[in-house]
Amino acid sequence: MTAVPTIGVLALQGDVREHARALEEAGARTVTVRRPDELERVDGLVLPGGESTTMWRLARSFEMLDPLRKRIEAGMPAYGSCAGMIMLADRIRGGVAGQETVGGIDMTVRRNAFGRQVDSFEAAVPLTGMGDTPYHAVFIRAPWVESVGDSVEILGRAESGPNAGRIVAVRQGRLMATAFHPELTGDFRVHHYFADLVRRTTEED
Ligand SMILES: NC(=O)CC[C@H](N)C(=O)O
Repeated sequence: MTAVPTIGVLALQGDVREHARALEEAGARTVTVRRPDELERVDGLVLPGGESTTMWRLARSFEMLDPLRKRIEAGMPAYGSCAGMIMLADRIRGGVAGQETVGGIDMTVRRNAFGRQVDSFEAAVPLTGMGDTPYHAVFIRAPWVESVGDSVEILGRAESGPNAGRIVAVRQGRLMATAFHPELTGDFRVHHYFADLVRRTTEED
């Protein structure tokens, strides 16, 4: 019998409940994470969409930035969606003064990249390792990935829409990120992929 992994959802700000539901659909047990002791107990972590400046400020005042960095350095799987993608980026552009990230993925991410005139839009995104049909992706004031280091695998680029060709899904080892919101569409392939990654990790470690 395969063990059921416990996946935390960082619950400082953002669409926590939607991710928890999607992870449960993908066969994971979920808990919310706000404090370092709660972080210690999870096998993997989702950083949800929301507002990265608020998430960063709250992470700082809850003294979560260093614990998050340490667990990620120690190999905890993590998946960031939209604002969560910004949080996992080693470098950001368009942040507010002093804005820090947790980091972990060797990439440069531009906040609010798609511009005012296309605040929200949908696009088809074929995703490596997640089935043959392109993912119907919802973008909300989304970032995009401007550049990645050699160890980052590009999982998806927007295939249609106003910014076709942009990198919108990546993976580096046990870390992954999407610029879009797979928790909102009822197609939980991304959450299944992440839950499988966490499950395999718990078997390896
Ligand atoms: N939907 C989202 O998560 C938007 C991200 C937001 N624009 C930010 O910079 O944090």
